[in-house]
Amino acid sequence: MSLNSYDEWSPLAEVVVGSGARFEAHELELSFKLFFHDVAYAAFYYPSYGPAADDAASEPESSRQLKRRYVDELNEDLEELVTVLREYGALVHRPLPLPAPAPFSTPSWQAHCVPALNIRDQAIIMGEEILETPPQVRARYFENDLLKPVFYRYFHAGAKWSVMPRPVMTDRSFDTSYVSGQKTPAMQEIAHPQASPYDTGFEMMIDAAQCLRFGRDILVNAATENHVLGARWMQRHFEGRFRFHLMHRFADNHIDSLVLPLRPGTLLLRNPLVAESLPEPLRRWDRIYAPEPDDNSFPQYEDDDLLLTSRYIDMNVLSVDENTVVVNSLCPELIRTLERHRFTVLPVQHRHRRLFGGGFHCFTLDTVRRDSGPCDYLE
Ligand SMILES: NC(=[NH2+])NCCC[C@H](N)C(=O)O
Repeated sequence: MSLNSYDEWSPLAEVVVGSGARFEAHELELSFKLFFHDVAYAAFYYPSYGPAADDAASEPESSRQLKRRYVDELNEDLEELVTVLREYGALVHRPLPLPAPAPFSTPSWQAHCVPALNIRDQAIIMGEEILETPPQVRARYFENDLLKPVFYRYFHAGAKWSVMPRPVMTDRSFDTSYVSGQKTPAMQEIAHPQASPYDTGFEMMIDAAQCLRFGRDILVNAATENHVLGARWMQRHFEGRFRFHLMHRFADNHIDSLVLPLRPGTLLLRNPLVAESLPEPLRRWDRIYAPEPDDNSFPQYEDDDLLLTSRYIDMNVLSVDENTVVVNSLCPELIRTLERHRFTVLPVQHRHRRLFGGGFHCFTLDTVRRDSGPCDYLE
């Protein structure tokens, strides 16, 4: 079918589900630390990024291995998600599995490829157009290559396909003021940007997952100058087709564990403060608050397991139509809350959402939603 997806709730006909194949490590370099600063610091993980204070002479740790068992369990849970979406009636596509965490280098830095897992992050379907957003984490630079077979399929069927300018991504490309404004000890470890002959100043870097689609209206969060430049590019590119509502420092980056529309007129929200920071028309929508997360619903991890999300990650649900939502079966309070509001819940187990940085909304890209269009929902 042709690409057609304008919102987060119309009946799901086709979807891409990410892959965790060969996820082996996180590279603990500047772009990663900046990106995950809020969650990692909040979880008091920062001190463990560098050498221990009494061992200042040793080299800072450059990568953190992921445990094989967690990756296997992640991929089991993803298979269950695929099964449930197929049973619902959606056509499910998959990215290519990462064949190996291959090393690559640009003229100014090096990294290792990671799998196309959180595929919500670097591509957004804007109606009949695929837009690939520029990466913010170096290891993710070539991640979308794994989605090319899927994107070509839609291209052959008539889709428009645009890619935002690719960042050079030297240390000085990053606006660190959001992170340094947090006044956390973390800055001591990450604020040593090196000069490079490729420096070009702040570059546009923004993730698709900083946006939410409401027909003709797009909500977008910008916390840094990098995000503002990215949002400006989108605004110009889609002039006359979409209206962008910029929210300043609504979150550090992604917004889909703070707010998600479940259908026109109904929002799932983390808390009342989040609701009050939304653009005026959305403050009039009905609100469903995600229940306070239960710490017992998360696996017990060890000190060397990096947590990349907040405890609210289970509100990162995938709506398959206006009445039906895919929810983590390990979050029964949220299931009950949604059922009380007369939603049908499709439960799927997702154990390691905090280790891999995403829930079901992050792991999917809804390419075809039946009857979705560039409607005015925010009037
Ligand atoms: N599209 C995504 N990867 N979203 C995940 C957002 C997670 C968010 N930073 C949190 O910690 O709750």
